[in-house]
Amino acid sequence: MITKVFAVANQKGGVAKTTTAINLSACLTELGKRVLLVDLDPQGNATSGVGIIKQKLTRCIYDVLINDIPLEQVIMKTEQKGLKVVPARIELAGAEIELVAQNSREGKLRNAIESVKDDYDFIIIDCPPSLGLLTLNALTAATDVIIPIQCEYYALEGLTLLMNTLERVRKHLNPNLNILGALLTMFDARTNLAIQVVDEVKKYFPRKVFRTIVPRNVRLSEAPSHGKAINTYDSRSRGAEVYRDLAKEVLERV
Ligand SMILES: Nc1ncnc2c1ncn2[C@@H]1O[C@H](COP(=O)(O)OP(=O)(O)OP(=O)(O)O)[C@@H](O)[C@H]1O
Repeated sequence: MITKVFAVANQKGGVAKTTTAINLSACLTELGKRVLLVDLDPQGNATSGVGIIKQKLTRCIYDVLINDIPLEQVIMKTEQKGLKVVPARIELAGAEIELVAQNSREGKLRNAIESVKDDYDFIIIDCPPSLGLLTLNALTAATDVIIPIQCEYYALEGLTLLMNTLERVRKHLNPNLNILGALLTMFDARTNLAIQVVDEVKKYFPRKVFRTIVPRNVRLSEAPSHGKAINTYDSRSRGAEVYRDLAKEVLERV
């Protein structure tokens, strides 16, 4: 199988990029896949969310992008069998500016990934909530994009900007970049609004919306503070079931 590299991207904040990156990664490992989760968000929530203590880190993805440290030297094991992680810490915020002065600044992550790619079936990149150079690095390295969309007011806001960015990336940096799908998140079946948003998003992305819709589930919001993905934190929760469904749907699509 050729390694698939997914960028989980949406410049809108709090739409469940990190929740999706962690739990999709973990559920793919349950299906026997080898997964590398790359935290590209300076908040480092994907890092702490899989149980890595950020204060103890000596290196992170920042050193790969800025100091040319080989990626394999930054990869860490997690408690989840089959899941490894490239951690991020707050200093990564500086990379957004420091990268500006570098040669082939959008291709840094792609080049870094090249040497480890064959060790994994999936590399899943958690993007920050912006369309700056970090996200451009993820989109340049990716084979596919997954776009989480929160079932809330203004769900579609900013999507045109995101689509324009994807178009520019295809034109100049990564011609084969594919949209794997849009993922509806934090769905609350009791509200008409959520139902309306689902319809609108389906119109906006014909045939691209994942069948799996992630409901609001309190276990999903608790899991990161325990440093665990949902399938280890509460394997029988609705959240675990849904991200397992998503993992299967992703396998159908690739
Ligand atoms: N299905 C869900 N049910 C309940 N809470 C959720 C769900 N998905 C995500 N959350 C919570 O919503 C918040 C935002 O989620 P998350 O951090 O995954 O979004 P994000 O897009 O990565 O955010 P940012 O833009 O800041 O990087 C978190 O507190 C998370 O625990």
